[in-house]
Amino acid sequence: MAKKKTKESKAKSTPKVPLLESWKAAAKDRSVHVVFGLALIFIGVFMTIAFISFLGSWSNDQSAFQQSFLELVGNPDFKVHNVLSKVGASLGQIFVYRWFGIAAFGVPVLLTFIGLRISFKYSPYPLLKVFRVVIFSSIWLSAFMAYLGNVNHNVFAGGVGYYTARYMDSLLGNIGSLLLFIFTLLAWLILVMKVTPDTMANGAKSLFARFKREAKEIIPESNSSAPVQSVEVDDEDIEDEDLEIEDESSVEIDFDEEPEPERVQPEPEPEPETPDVPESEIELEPVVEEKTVADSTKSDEGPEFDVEEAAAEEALSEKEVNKKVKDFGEYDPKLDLSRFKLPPLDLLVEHGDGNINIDQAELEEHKNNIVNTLQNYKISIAKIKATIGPTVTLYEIVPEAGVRISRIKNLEDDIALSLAALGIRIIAPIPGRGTIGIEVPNKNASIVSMRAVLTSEKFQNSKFELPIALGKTISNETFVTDLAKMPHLLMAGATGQGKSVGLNAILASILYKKHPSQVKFVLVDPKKVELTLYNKIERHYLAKLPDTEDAIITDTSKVINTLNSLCIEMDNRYELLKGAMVRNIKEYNAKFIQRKLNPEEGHKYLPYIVLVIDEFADLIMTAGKEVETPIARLAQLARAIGIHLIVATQRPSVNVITGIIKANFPARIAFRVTSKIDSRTILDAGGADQLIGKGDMLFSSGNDLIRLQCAFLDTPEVDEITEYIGNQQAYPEAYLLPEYVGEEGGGGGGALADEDRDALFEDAARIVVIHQQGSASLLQRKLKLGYNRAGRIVDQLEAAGIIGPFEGSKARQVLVPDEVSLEQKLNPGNSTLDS
Ligand SMILES: Nc1ncnc2c1ncn2[C@@H]1O[C@H](COP(=O)(O)OP(=O)(O)OP(=O)(O)O)[C@@H](O)[C@H]1O
Repeated sequence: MAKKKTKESKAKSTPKVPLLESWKAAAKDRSVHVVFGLALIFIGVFMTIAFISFLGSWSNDQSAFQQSFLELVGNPDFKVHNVLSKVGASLGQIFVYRWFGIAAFGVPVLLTFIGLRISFKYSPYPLLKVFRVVIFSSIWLSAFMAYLGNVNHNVFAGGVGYYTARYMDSLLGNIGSLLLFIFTLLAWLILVMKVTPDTMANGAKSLFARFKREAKEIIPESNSSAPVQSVEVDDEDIEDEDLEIEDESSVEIDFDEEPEPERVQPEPEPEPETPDVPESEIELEPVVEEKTVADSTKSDEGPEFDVEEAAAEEALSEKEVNKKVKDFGEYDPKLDLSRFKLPPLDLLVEHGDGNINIDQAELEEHKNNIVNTLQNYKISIAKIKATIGPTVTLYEIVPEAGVRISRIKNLEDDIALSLAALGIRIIAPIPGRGTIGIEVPNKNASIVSMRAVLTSEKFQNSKFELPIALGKTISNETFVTDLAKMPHLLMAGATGQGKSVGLNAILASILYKKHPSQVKFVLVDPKKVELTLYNKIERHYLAKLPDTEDAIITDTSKVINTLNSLCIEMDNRYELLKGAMVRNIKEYNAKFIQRKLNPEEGHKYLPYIVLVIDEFADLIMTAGKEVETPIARLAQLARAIGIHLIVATQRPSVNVITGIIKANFPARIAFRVTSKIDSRTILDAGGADQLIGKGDMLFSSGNDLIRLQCAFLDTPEVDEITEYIGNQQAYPEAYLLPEYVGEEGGGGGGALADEDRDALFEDAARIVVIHQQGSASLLQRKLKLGYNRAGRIVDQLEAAGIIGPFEGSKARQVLVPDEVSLEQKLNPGNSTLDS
């Protein structure tokens, strides 16, 4: 009985839930937002007109307000002079006359701005600032108007202004009040609006930069086919709360149900502004003091024996450390470039309309073809579901019980035939889903704009150390991952399939998130044209060897030096970490920020270093082990100290991506490759040969294999970003890596000790001199050596001054003219004796 009652009461209470749900749904509905915003705009415009009219008609309408409210409203014959009649006059009477005087105009302005923001996502000015101005002026301006009107209640001052000015006058008198007005205005401008001489100069600069940008946009670019949508986003807008964030929408269609596309647009969390920590020099007393304990233990026999002992290192107590932080604030690595602004999103272009172009008919057709093909082979399906992505649609099949998965997998070609489509990929089974996936390319693939990906909530709110927004997944979700966790990335793909765009997307993601003090890039570009645009940000974001001209490395011998220099940097950083007793760069930097590490002991804030190699095949072919060894060493050890590698190659063959490289690069990206073997080399699995190109890619990290559409940004966009960064204040020079003296520095012979030379060194020297040709391949042929050993001998010959330095594609110069001179060089002692 009791049970029955509860059931009944439950049944009664259920109608409430759908009501609540429908309210919630309405609150999320974009059209409800638009209508609400429009209502606010109309109220704002209405109030503005009412107030303006009130300023002219208020004295004539004062008699009306002597009436009671009911009389005023109830009697239609009663007329007022406001153009918006009784409602307008009443609003004016309350907001203008009784409350804030002309400062009341702030209220409709604020309402209009909020309305514009809600309806059109457009903010002419940051809302928070408008709000601050309205609040302040409703008191300050109204009081000041009363003060100007000899402390009378007038329509410009309103009641609030009048009473405030009256109290001020009675307490401070006329001159005192004026001083207080001036002081409060200045204090408000400085404290709340952050107006300082510095910010004024900065504002003027950014205004100038903005004019420059806009002027550029107005001049049409001859080669740009698509119209560039420029959205006005002030730099400050990005920092404030006005960032537009688009959450990705995942469109899933279940053929059993009605399609229900939904688009959610959450409010973004703004990235906190760099705190303005006053410039402070850490003044730690020297911690290590050399003290001589002259323990002159004089023994009766024997010499005087002095013992010099280093004093024990003086560690700062927890209290002292906290005091340092209290005195100076936490260390702010951004302080040197405190005015640096991350690039605004309006430098990026929205490619395409951002929508997925696939219609119901195409979906139905593909579904029917899949079902029919499977049925032809007597495979029946329990359920099929489609998830639409930007380039491919995933059809998930649940086969009837008893169907062998391998049978479906074997039908890959038959399904491709029936769908008449390239790039069909079958995932059987989809890990963790208990279904079989068939990926079918959309007839019209849509471009995923970098702009859309970077505005996503996932990227904007990501707390990753080195966030990279790679693109969108098959279910149209933005894919953001952390390079610092990968910790190194290998990229491969045949030419023209989107590698360079992918590299740009990775670099742009980091540039949009990280301050120049937090990350540095070492760019290696053997093709010499792909990364040149980044030259502009050399003094902000690039690292280079001391005494080198260009930060972007295009020459193989410089690559070798840079890689070895990075190894030295790695060793140095490990020493620092050891001294600080921490395990990784994150802990180290956190400790340094809290001023727990003494800069006088060599401690410094460590930026992440990202090494990007655009064409690895070229390097490995020309320098072999010389690049492979330091890269493998960095890849094995560098993750903890914040050096991360991104290595891209067109040729994913086993002699380029060697076992040792592969073993140390767990994260891999494969764009379309030409053969299954290439796909296996890069991913340890097939599939990359089935991709459709143009940024369609597979990302593998450990066990997962995810299909993504890479975000697209065009070269002019990269140009704009680097230009924007390049125009800002920079460090005096690029970040300097430790000096590495390569073997070519030795030059004058005998740099290697004889015992370090290869056993075939002398034979090789003779061959080189006889043929007057300094090439590794000659030695390989004549001495039947492998490439690596021949390369090593060539280096030794160079070190001994027998052949000249590496000259790119040309053979090295032979510096010894004939065999006699060679004998003299090899055995100087013997030749003297002989002569
Ligand atoms: N994510 C993408 N979305 C749409 N189109 C893309 C994408 N990535 C690349 N493309 C198209 O493919 C073209 C070639 O891309 P990209 O220059 O990146 O190729 P690549 O693999 O670097 O070639 P190469 O190795 O010869 O330099 C681009 O110009 C662009 O038209």
